[in-house]
Amino acid sequence: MALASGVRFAERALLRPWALLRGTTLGRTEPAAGGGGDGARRFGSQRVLVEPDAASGVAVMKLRNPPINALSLELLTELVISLEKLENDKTFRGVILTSDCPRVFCAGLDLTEICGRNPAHCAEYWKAMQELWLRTYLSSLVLVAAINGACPAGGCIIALSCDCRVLADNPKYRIGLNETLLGIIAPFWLKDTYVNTIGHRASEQALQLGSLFPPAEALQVGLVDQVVPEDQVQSTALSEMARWLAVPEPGSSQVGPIFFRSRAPADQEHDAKGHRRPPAEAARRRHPELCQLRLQRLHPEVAAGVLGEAPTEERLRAVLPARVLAKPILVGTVALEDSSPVFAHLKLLRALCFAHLPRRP
Ligand SMILES: CCCCCCCCCCC/C=C/C(=O)SCCNC(=O)CCNC(=O)[C@H](O)C(C)(C)COP(=O)(O)OP(=O)(O)OC[C@H]1O[C@@H](n2cnc3c(N)ncnc32)[C@H](O)[C@@H]1OP(=O)(O)O
Repeated sequence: MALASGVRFAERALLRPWALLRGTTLGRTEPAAGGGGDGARRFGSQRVLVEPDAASGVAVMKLRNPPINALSLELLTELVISLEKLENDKTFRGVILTSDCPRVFCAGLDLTEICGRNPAHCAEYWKAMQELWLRTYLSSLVLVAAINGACPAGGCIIALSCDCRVLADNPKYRIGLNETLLGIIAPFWLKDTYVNTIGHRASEQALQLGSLFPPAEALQVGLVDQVVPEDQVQSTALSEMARWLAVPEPGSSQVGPIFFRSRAPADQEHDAKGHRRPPAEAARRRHPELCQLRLQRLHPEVAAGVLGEAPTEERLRAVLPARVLAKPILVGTVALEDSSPVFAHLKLLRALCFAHLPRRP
């Protein structure tokens, strides 16, 4: 019964993705504070405020999901929509990501979206998280993170997917991937991003220990590019942005994310007939490893929370054929490959099963 209702939820969500945006108003436009000139109109949604400046081609995007900007399904979805909107508008070349909530840039995954929720909801949530990752990490826009508050776990993931990070000099504003301490194992693409940013040994230590770095240490290890007084974060981010945007074409577009962050040739943007591929498909081709996100282990309590009760081997074997259990699970495929909520559901279940069953030879 729980399975059936989970599937129905996902089915509804797939048919009407906007139904996920409970209480959200998208595309609202209003004059920017203190602005009014050309392009000085802000738009956005309930949880993402966008202040565009057409003259400079830069938009400031503020997360506002008080009190701590936890990445709820709604916030993730609204972020993806806002970024997509700016990417499709050729006026804009850069986005500054920052927080509208005092003292917190982003608290990471909204844990209430994972624990105690049904598998269909978790699959939908994870899909939204990956969409945000793809949208930011492979964006054609220059992204600068103006980190004006605490930045743990998922917050750090957002910051890592930007081209440049400016952190406010406040010892309470720590940044890092601390999810190991919660029993969540970072997928390998996230580990790789950490390695790309702070190097192998530092990542190994920081990931295993779940380290959160105060500003001076974050700067020293290379996790952020600048540490500045709190009231200078925004202006420094704008100066950094100007530096990045000053690089002339074609260099700026060629030596960008596609060059550094993808393994497949950039021409996979177009199909054999020269038609532009939908962004998600192009990203999958450029970055196939994202489709193979593998949840090797999941903390028993997280899994139990997701399933609603401890998934005993007996119970799992009753639900799933043995050959399914023998294989590693590709949770990422849930999000990116399948449109069928039934498959999504089963694959997520398999992922959780795999976490609890001994490996077969
Ligand atoms: C489908 C299966 C998915 C499996 C996923 C596997 C994928 C692995 C890769 C994913 C990697 C990312 C992982 C994460 O992001 S996990 C989240 C980690 N986040 C944290 O550890 C941050 C925890 N929070 C804090 O440190 C502080 O709250 C913070 C510094 C952010 C703010 O401190 P402050 O003192 O200002 O505020 P409070 O601590 O009092 O918090 C206010 C209320 O907010 C609640 N809270 C805090 N964090 C979260 C959160 N992440 N999700 C939900 N709710 C959160 C906190 O409990 C307070 O609530 P109450 O007011 O009700 O008490």
